[in-house]
Amino acid sequence: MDGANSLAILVIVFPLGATFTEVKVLEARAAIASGACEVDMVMNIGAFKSGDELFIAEDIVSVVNAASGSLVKVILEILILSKNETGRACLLSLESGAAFVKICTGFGYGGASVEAVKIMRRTVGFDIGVKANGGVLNYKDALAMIEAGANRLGTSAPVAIISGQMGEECQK
Ligand SMILES: O=C[C@H](O)COP(=O)(O)O
Repeated sequence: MDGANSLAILVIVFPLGATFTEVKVLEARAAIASGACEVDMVMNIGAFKSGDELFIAEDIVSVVNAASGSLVKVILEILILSKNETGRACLLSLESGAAFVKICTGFGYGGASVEAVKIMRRTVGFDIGVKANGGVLNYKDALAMIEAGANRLGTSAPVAIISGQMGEECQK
């Protein structure tokens, strides 16, 4: 890493989030030592689905502490959560010091929806960020996510989004 303006985001325990907290802490420390400004972690879905919210909270808090002030995003894998579970996962992330909740890993469970983003934003208020990712592939999708409450997008189609925006501007 070089350059004061560089932004490095490292994803840890990807894509399942199912390992020991100690391993996540080591990965988070290594990410920060390597120059990461942000650390994305995957929520332990199995523990969450088993109702072990204490474990989830301690897992996130441990990574947040290991990140030493750098932003931590919690990837929720929203497509396999019910609406209630989505709300609970967002609340746990908020209360555990996460800086963002994020829709998904992008591995196999679909992606962002307006409904999910609305639930996420409604739950966390404006205390932390909401990142919409997965299937945000054009300007219309991007706008819908922002209108639903996302303040960051993850996409593999930035050029299509910008081109779409430029097209809209030209028509005005
Ligand atoms: O955060 C990045 C996204 O998961 C990429 O997903 P996408 O290929 O559907 O744009």
